[in-house]
Amino acid sequence: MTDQTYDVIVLGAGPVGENVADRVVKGGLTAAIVERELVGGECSYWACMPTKALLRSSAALRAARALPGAREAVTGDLDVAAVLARRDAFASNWKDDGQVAWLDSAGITLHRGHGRISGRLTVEVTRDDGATTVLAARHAVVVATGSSALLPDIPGLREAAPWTSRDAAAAGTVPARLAVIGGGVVATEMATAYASLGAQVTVLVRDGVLPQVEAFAGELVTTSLREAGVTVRTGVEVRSVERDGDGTVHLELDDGDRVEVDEVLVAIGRTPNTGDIGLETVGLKPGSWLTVDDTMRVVDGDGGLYAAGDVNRRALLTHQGKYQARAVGDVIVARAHGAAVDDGRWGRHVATADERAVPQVVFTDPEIAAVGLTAAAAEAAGLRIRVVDHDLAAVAGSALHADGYRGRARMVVDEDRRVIVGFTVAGPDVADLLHAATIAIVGEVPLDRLWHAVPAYPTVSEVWLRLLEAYGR
Ligand SMILES: Cc1cc2nc3c(=O)[nH]c(=O)nc-3n(C[C@H](O)[C@H](O)[C@H](O)COP(=O)(O)OP(=O)(O)OC[C@H]3O[C@@H](n4cnc5c(N)ncnc54)[C@H](O)[C@@H]3O)c2cc1C
Ligand SMILES: NC(=O)c1ccc[n+]([C@@H]2O[C@H](COP(=O)([O-])OP(=O)(O)OC[C@H]3O[C@@H](n4cnc5c(N)ncnc54)[C@H](O)[C@@H]3O)[C@@H](O)[C@H]2O)c1
Repeated sequence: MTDQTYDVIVLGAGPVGENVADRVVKGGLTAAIVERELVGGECSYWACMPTKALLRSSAALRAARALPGAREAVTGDLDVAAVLARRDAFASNWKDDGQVAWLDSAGITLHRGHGRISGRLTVEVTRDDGATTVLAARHAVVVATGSSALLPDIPGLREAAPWTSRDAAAAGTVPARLAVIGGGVVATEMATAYASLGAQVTVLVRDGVLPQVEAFAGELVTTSLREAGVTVRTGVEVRSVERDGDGTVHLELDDGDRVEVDEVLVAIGRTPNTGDIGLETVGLKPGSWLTVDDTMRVVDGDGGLYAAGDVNRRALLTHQGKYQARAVGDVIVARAHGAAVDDGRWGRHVATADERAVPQVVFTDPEIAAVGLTAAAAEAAGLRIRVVDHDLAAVAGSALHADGYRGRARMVVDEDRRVIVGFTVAGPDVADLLHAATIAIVGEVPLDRLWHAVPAYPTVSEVWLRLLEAYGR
C-alpha cells in the first residue's frame, strides 16, 4: 500500500541528492528525499568541509613562515584546540538544522529513515523506531546514497577498530602516533593535517603516493611530507594488525618490520552504499556500483531508476556529483513533460565532462590541482600527445608569493587537435589556478587562440604563457 506519492523520490540527501531534488522542484515537479543520517551527507560532516578546515590553518601558517617580515610576526605554534573548534563549526557541529531548513525553503519533502527500493518506482522508508512509510514515484527514483570507506581483509584490522576517513575528519583529539594505510587523496591529505597538528605520522603505501596524478606531483608531496617529519614507506603491505590491552596498535608489514601507533587510519578507496537499498527488487545486484548512461539512467534498470554522485563511480567528487545532479534533474523534468532530451555530446541533459575533464584539488603541501588526462592516461587512450612541463618557481608571481617556492606545471596537448587534454599544477596555493585549465579543456580552446589569453603580471598564472612558449608557436 502506498502512503504518499511524489513525482520524484531521491534516496540520500548528500550534496548530490539535495541538488537533484532542488532541480526537479525548480522544473515544476514534486520531490521527496530520504535520509538516514544527516541532511548534507558525507561531504558536509565527514569529508570535504571538516578535512579542509583541518588543513587550512596550518597552510596559512606555512605561508606566513615562507615570507620574511611575516615570519617574524609568527611567534607561536598552531593552536590545535582552535583548529579543531573551527573544524567543528565547519561541520555545523554535526547538526543538520540549517540543511533541513534549506530543504524546506526549496519545497522538498524530507523523510528521515533508511530507504529501500521495494519495486519499480517504489521506496520503503524505515524510521529509527521501526515504523515504515511506502513512497511511490510517478516519474523517477534517483539513488544518491554515496559511498563509504573500504576496509581491506587484513587479519586483525577490524578487531583493532581502525579509523576511517570519518574518524580522521571528526576526531576530538590528536593521537600521538598515527599510521595511515593507503597513499591516495585521503591518506595524503590526512597525513598532512595530522602531522601539522602534532601527530607522529607513518604512511604505509602499497604502490606509489597519489598514483592517480602525474608522478612529479606525488613526488613533491612525498618530499614535503618527509620534511614535515612524516615517515612515508612505499611498496609495503600490512600483513596483520593487533590492538593490545593498553590500546596500542601493532602493525606487521610484509617485510617483517613492525610499526606501533595509537590509531591506524585506513584510506584505500570507497565502496558504494548499495548493500541494503533493495536493488534486488528491481533485478540489480546489491552492493554493486550503479552503472549509468550519460543521462544518469541506470543501465539494466527499469527505465525509471537513476543514480548520481559517488554511487555511480563516474567521479567521486562533490562538484562532479552536483554537475551530474543538474543534468539528471533536468532530464527527469524533460522526460516527465514529454520535452526533447538534449543528450548529445555537451548537451544540457548529459554529464560529458565526467569523461575527460574532471577537476580535482588535493589539499596537501604543496597543493595539487589537476584536470583532464595525465600523460600516461592520454597515451593509454591512444592520443598522440606532447607533454610540456615548466618549473613553477621560475615564474615571477611564484617567486613573489613565497620564498623557496617549489612547484611544477604540466600541460598535455593532443597533437592532432592542438588542444589541451590534461593540466596538472603542484605548488603552494595553486588551487584556484585550476579553473582556467578546466575551461580550456571543456571549451577545446585551440592553442593558437590561447596565446591571446594573456595572464596578468606578476601572477602565478603566468605559467600559462611559459608553457605556451615552451610548446612553441
Ligand atoms: C575524507 C574525504 C574528503 C573529501 N574531500 C573532498 C573535497 O575536498 N572535494 C570534493 O569534491 N570531494 C571530496 N570528497 C568526496 C565527496 O565527499 C563525495 O564525492 C561526496 O560526498 C559525494 O556526494 P554524494 O551525495 O554522492 O554522497 P554522500 O555525500 O555520501 O551522501 C549520501 C547520503 O545518502 C545517505 N544514505 C545512504 N544510504 C541511504 C539509505 N538507504 N537511505 C537513506 N539515506 C541513505 C547517507 O546517509 C548520505 O547522507 C571527499 C571524500 C572523503 C572521504
Ligand atoms: N580533495 C579532494 O578532492 C578529495 C579528498 C579526499 C577524498 N576525495 C575522494 O574520495 C575518494 C576516496 O579517497 P581515497 O584516498 O580513499 O581513495 P583513492 O582512490 O584516492 O586512493 C586509494 C589508495 O589506496 C591504495 N590501495 C588500494 N587498495 C589497497 C590495499 N588493499 N592496501 C593498501 N593500499 C591500497 C591505492 O593504491 C591508492 O593509493 C577519492 O575518489 C577521492 O577523489 C577527494
